[in-house]
Amino acid sequence: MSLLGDFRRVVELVKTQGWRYPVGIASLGVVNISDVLAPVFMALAVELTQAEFTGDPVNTPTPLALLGITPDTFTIITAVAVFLVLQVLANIARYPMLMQVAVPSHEITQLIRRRIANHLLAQSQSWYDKSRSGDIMSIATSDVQAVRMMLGPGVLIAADTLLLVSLVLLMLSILSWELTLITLIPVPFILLITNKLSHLEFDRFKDVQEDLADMTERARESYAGIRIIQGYAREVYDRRRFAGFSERHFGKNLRLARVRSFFEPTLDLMLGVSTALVVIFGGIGVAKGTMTLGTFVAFLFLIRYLSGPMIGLGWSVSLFQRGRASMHRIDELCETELEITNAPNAKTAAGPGGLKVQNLTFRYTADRVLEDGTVQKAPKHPVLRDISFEIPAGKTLGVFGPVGSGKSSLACVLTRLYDPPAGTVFLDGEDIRELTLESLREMVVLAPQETFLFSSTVARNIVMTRDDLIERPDQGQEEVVRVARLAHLHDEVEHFEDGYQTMLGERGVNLSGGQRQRLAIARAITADPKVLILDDCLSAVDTKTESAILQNLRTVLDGRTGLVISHRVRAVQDADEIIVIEDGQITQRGTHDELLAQNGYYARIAAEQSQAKGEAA
Ligand SMILES: Nc1ncnc2c1ncn2[C@@H]1O[C@H](COP(=O)(O)OP(=O)(O)OP(=O)(O)O)[C@@H](O)[C@H]1O
Repeated sequence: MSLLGDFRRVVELVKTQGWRYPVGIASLGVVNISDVLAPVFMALAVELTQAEFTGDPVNTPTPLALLGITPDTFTIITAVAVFLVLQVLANIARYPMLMQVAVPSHEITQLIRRRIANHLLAQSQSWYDKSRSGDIMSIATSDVQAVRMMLGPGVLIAADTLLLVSLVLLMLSILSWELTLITLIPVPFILLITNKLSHLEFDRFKDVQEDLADMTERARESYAGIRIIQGYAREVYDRRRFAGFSERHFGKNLRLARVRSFFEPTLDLMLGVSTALVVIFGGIGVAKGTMTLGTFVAFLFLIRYLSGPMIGLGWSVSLFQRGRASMHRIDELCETELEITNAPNAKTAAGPGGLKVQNLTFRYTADRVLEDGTVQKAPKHPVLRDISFEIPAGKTLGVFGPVGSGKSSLACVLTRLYDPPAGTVFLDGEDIRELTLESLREMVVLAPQETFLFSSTVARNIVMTRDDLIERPDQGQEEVVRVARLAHLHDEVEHFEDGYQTMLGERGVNLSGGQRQRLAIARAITADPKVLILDDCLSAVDTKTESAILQNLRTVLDGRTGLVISHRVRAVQDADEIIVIEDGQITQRGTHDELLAQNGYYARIAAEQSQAKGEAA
């Protein structure tokens, strides 16, 4: 977007805050004017007092002195009183000046954060597959902060600069408009330099932010993989690797800092040029008698007042360019198309939960960034081919097949974590793409193979899908114990020091793989869905516990539609129908007994597994 376009965006954001920014900037005006006038009245009071006692005439070039005010006690008291009023006014106005700009800048960033969060919550799985969490994290933190700096201090410094420059120029032009024009000769150069350097600042800051995102991602990777790094004694390699990234980031920051350090001295140099021009032309004026010495000195004195705004100009341009660069990065994130959304006039799923899949062929379109940061290419061929089956409401389908055959992909497609092609998946006769995502995902719940534990208690992690239970902890506790028993997790949780109040996640207890899987089952049961998909979520559980859970799951699945995915025969053998998926295609279907009677993959694996069980016994 162009500079003008970005400026409009900033104005739009500022407008969302109503009168607050104008009030803040007006207060800034009061502060500035009071600050400039207060010393004038102070000087006047001193001179009036001196004149009153010595009888000398007033010779201060102040507006009131110029008005020919005669020194007497009343005027002295008035001058002192005005000085005091201005001081009080300046200090009172400082509060709205800061509050009416700082608070809205925080509120706008809160809006931006919400926009980012809403967008991220609505993004599809395939977008997450190709995105790096370091990028997202640095946009949500560092870039949002840069926008806040633009809308808070940036706006205040820019307004301050503008006001001070206008005030000084006004006073200069009162003294001599000809000399004021001469003072302004370097302005085109200032604009040129500002333009050039501000573009550099924009580009280099964007580069720094992109690099910061990269470094955040690398740091995240290292910490996520710390067990592997320590387990393989790769600390020295990782330290060197990270030092490399850090050095690169330092270099980029240095390049950015150079712009600023070049900016301010250059602007100050331009001010020096203005001063030199005033000395030359003003000096000539004094020599020729067209300008009084007093005016000349006052002029030089006022010009030095511009050095503050020059620094302010450099600073605000820098804050604006950084804010702009960050705004672009935020927009880039939030304007990525949402791949999976509600169709126009989407219906609410409300049937008994009959599922039908018809000639489903599905392929991944995006490469996937794995946990360790490596990129896995999307398979060239579809991972599911021409899949058809039907599960009447209340019945259970077993999905059986080797590792990598496409079973989890099927589970994801049924909940629209990835979108199936239109006309291939139906819930109670409705294409799932025509149902609202909320109602579909309330009705069809997936307990995944690998689950995520939030940094919260065991109880909260289990009831996370049920607002009613979160709000009523007493009822919630009963339900938590009930489902934990069904998932065979209760006895172990009871042995935790804080029971169901034990903290999990990053700063809490790390559950074993089997415990996590059972928590995932408990979480899914609590959601009380009509269709429950269990994606191989007993793979890390020992066979004795598996039998006990499978027994309980019969009760859980009673009256629900079930889809039990596994590569263990025991987990699927009780299903009303079993399909065998190999290399993305259904190769066998039937009941357990029918499949055992066929001489196929199912019977072979069943024999292997029962032999392994016999050996183990
Ligand atoms: N998000 C993804 N992006 C790209 N490819 C993927 C993605 N998820 C899975 N795949 C690939 O799709 C194929 C099928 O994987 P899927 O996880 O569906 O198999 P699975 O039968 O569930 O295996 P497992 O029992 O190991 O979970 C694999 O080749 C896998 O690498």
